[in-house]
Amino acid sequence: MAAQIYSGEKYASRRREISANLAKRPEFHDSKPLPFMTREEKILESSRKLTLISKHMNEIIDPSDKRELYHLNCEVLGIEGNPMALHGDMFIPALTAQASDEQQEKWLSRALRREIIGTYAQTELGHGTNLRKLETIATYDVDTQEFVLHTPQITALKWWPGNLGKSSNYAVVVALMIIKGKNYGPQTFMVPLRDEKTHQPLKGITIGDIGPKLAYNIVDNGFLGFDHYRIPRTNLLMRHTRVEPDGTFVKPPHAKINYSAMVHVRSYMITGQAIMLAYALTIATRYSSVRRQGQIDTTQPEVKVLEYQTQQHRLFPSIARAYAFVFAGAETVRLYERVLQEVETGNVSLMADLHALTSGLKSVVTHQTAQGIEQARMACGGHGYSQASYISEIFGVAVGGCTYEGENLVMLQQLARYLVKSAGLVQAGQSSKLGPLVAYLGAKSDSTSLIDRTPTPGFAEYVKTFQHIARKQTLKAAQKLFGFMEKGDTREVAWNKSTVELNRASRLHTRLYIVEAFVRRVEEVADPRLKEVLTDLLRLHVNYELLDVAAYALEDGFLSSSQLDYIREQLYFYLAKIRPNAVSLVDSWEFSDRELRSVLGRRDGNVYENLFAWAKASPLNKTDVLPSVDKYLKPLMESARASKL
Ligand SMILES: CCCCCCCC/C=C\CCCCCCCCCC(=O)SCCNC(=O)CCNC(=O)[C@H](O)C(C)(C)COP(=O)(O)OP(=O)(O)OC[C@H]1O[C@@H](n2cnc3c(N)ncnc32)[C@H](O)[C@@H]1OP(=O)(O)O
Ligand SMILES: Cc1cc2nc3c(=O)[nH]c(=O)nc-3n(C[C@H](O)[C@H](O)[C@H](O)COP(=O)(O)OP(=O)(O)OC[C@H]3O[C@@H](n4cnc5c(N)ncnc54)[C@H](O)[C@@H]3O)c2cc1C
Repeated sequence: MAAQIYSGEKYASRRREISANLAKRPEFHDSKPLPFMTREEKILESSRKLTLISKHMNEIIDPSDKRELYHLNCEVLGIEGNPMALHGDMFIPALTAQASDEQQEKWLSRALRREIIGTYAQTELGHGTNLRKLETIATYDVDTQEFVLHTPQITALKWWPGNLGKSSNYAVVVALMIIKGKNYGPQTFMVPLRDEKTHQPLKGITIGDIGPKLAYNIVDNGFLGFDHYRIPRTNLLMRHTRVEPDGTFVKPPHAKINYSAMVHVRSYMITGQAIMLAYALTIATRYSSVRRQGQIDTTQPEVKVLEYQTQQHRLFPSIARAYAFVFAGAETVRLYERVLQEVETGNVSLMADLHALTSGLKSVVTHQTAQGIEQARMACGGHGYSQASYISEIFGVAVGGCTYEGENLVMLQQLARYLVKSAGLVQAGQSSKLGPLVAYLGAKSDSTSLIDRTPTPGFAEYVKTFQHIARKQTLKAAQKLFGFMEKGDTREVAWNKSTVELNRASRLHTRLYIVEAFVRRVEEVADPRLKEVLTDLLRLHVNYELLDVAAYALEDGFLSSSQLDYIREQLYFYLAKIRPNAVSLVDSWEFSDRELRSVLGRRDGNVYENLFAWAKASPLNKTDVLPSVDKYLKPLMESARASKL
């Protein structure tokens, strides 16, 4: 099963080898539990381990393999980030996609050797979403052939870039490019920030950390201001866009090619989110198979809480989602790599499809992941609330994905633009022009679903029902938009009056895509034992998801209320059928205890002994009497006693 999850036996077994190798190297392990450390201690500890990784990486992984590096980082550094997180997640991808060969020779090679540390500085105090209104300006000075970077007011300060605050000495900075008074929109520049020897900020740079956050606190998200700071013309990233010495601007082959680092993260983060969801579910499912509370048969001992249908309903549909997401994530990464290669040859035809797909997936997957993690926490009762479970940290890190790389409700609108265009083609009788991801919009719906009438409910009927729902909502939302426009609203006003419905269409389209990706993967499985278990999980998934969106199919009679009952019964059937495999389904992700960092979710299942040992190790228990008691509580009680006398 691990080979299914990790798209092949090769990587699944490499993960095992890497974990086994690390198990023998205590210097790579957390020196104490992360929840017992201050932010400064965590950053120090993470930097220590990062240095070890850089020194010994070649002995443990093939450094050119992204997935091996990712696993090494998960084991050693963990999810709370590290001082070079953005270096790998965005700085290197931005240089790879946007720097010219000559620039790559100069900077990318140094970045890969870790001679310099970089980040991606785009968001500002006043603007994150609306890139066209960024306020940092890069004005071209023809005389000196330099760009002058400047922060004209406080809202123009860069704000949020990860590892900008304290760690990075370079950044890919996004600024509005002005040449001879003309605004050429957001462009990307390679900018030195700190002296390479002293790490002191360079003259003209104001820089620092933005303070603690909900989670992800090992990362020093930062602020950055420029005071008429000069960089050479050749620091504009020039793989696709160019500015000649005389200020002539050479247009890129696609207007949004500069957004590639964002599309890179959106493509990869689907897998990252699936893994975080699987972390939380591993912890909650293992714990639920140890925790006994209450009885189902009063003549029998207390049961494991995992026997309760409510607990199964709380956890198993999310287990199915974690599988669905990791399968969809693998497809997305393949598409991204393909588009990256095609862009190299000047073919930008798939950029819009990739952008639409990743915008929708990013939004739906992060939202459902956060929901699933929070349910996993609650499924652990009181112990879920303790940082010993580590689920609160997993939640805090994962939920950031709802905001970063484009706020979810905004990104759903990007997909909606694509859907509306497609709906326009359907309306104009040009369905043959629809791309493969939206071809179903042009198909004709059956009048009712046959979900309960096929002898062995296959997935085709479910897919047809999801298609019906997504098609109906897309056409309806587009109609609403066109209707407002026909009545005289501008497109922007009409859009704003239709966005709740448009975003619903985007979610339904994306959920259909996820179901289809799951079906595609299960169809490929050759081993009959695996196929059976994955088919059960997929059946659970389609019934759960369909129930969640059934209102759309009930309102036009596509589904009847008796079919709804059928779907519910199927759901309950598969909850019970999956129960014996539940622990194996989470164990199949093969997370080591070191990677999970959860006292509650350890493989040995010795929950109570482990919790007691953890609590005793808490910094507060180092002494029996805290200074706060000596200083305040004892005098308080003493004075209360004295006043009574
Ligand atoms: C297999 C390996 C396993 C390893 C697994 C690895 C797992 C690793 C996991 C995770 C790592 C994650 C760690 C992340 C750490 C945190 C990082 C956080 C970093 C950041 O947040 S950086 C800042 C991100 N900021 C944003 O995302 C801003 C959001 N805003 C925008 O993107 C844009 O402004 C906008 C898209 C919303 C709008 O742009 P605008 O220029 O105004 O364009 P529009 O007018 O709306 O659209 C015009 C037209 O362009 C099309 N378009 C827009 N963007 C793109 C694009 N990128 N590509 C193609 N086309 C695009 C748009 O659709 C319109 O088209 P149309 O006119 O409709 O045809
Ligand atoms: C953990 C984390 C790490 C980050 N790392 C980086 C980084 O490394 N580099 C970097 O540059 N940035 C980074 N960011 C910033 C991040 O990319 C932005 O916060 C994000 O893009 C959202 O933008 P915003 O903060 O401006 O939100 P806003 O756009 O102000 O959103 C506020 C609200 O307004 C709504 N809204 C905004 N515009 C519209 C619209 N057009 N239609 C409808 N509703 C709208 C949103 O839906 C939301 O409800 C990070 C953020 C976080 C949380």
